[in-house]
Amino acid sequence: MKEPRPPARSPAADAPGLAARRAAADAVQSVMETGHPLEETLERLTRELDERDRALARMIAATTLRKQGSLRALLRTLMERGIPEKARRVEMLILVGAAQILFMDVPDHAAVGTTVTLVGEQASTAGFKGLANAVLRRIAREGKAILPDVADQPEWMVEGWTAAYGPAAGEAISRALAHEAPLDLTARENPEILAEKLGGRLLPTGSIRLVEAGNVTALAGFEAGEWWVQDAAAALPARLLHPAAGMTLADLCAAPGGKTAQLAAAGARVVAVDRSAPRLRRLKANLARLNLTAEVIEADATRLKAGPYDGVLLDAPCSATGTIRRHPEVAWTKAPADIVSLASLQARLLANAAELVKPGGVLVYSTCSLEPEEGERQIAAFLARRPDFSREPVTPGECGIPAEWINAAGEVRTLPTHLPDEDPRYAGLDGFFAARLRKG
Ligand SMILES: C[S@@+](CC[C@H](N)C(=O)[O-])C[C@H]1O[C@@H](n2cnc3c(N)ncnc32)[C@H](O)[C@@H]1O
Repeated sequence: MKEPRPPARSPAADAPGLAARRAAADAVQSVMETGHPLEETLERLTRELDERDRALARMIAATTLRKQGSLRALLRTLMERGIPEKARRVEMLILVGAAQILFMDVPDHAAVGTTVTLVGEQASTAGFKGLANAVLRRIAREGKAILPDVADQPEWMVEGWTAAYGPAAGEAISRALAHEAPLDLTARENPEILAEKLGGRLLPTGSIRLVEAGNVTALAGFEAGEWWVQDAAAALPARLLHPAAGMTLADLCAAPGGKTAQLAAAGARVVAVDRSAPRLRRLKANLARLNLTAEVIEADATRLKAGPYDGVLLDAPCSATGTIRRHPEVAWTKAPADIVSLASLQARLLANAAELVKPGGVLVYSTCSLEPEEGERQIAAFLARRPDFSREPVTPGECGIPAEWINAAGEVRTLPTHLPDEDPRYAGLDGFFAARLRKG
């Protein structure tokens, strides 16, 4: 067998697209091992790549993670004997190659060729070049017909959605989460005009939806701070406060500031709180671009003494399972124990948030989670402890919210299956929960 060549680490010395594929495989492997967010990981691993390769690496890594459930099931059927533990890297490279063949607009020969080259780069994996070649050629030949029809998220997660929303909805949610999300924007003002200017679709709730938008910083109005990126569902909690000039509002888990910006753009005086200094730096940079202001406080919101405020928004840290379309790694980096510990943190945050609301004021609690423990059950338990609060139900049509996004208790519960569309690129919504509570 030919001696493996030493690993090529200078992107300039690589064949076209090779460095992007290497970075994608490294990123997926690192995310799976460390549980760190994909964006952060890619930023670190693609620093030396040009913009095109960075975009390619991002697309390949996200697609591999998004389709990981069915891709792994496929590999299990094609490689019955599996791969030795010490060559896990080979499996990762084959997954990344298969994702390109089955789900991306990449010529099969490029996906196969680059994968085999990457397998050959390291002495520990070079012996598997033939296997990688054979497996990927078969996938290219037989295509999606051999892809097992299984969920792309872990079993425990899909079972949880089935228990919460019923078997048909659980399966539909799982399928919807395996699709890439469109790009939703919130306008600082005049969404109708901005939608027209950007060629976007104005949604009933006032968000603007674009598909295949490319680099967001290159879109009209970015530099001028006319809009910010925010899923249509993520824009709802702040709207439920009906922010306006003359109100003082606290945003307790504020960074990176999408909801703070909404409150400030409506003319309210806003106090933005977060315990993470780096994330608050991003919030400040975002507000500066948008030419909006807020009082920024770095503090632990479970203990903060401040206010009282006319309204408090608690967009609590959560498992983020509602955002798997945008952050496909969440399906693989969260475990059932995380839901338990996050629910306990949310309860402590809610307890303190309640103290910061004026008598007669409003508390909006939200999470971008599909798990009832972080939404419906959290609020039911809070109301049982705090009889001085009661739900102020959201009504159909309020803030453009359709009746099917509101549950029987008058809480907002959006699902990735909402906002269906003939054109799947325009369909869907992040899974979000939001409850509005009145004090006294
Ligand atoms: C879901 S994110 C908030 C997103 C933000 N509301 C937005 O719309 O851009 C949750 C935030 O909670 C912050 N956080 C977590 N625990 C906290 C605590 N005990 N006190 C204050 N902030 C906390 C995290 O740093 C993170 O920025």
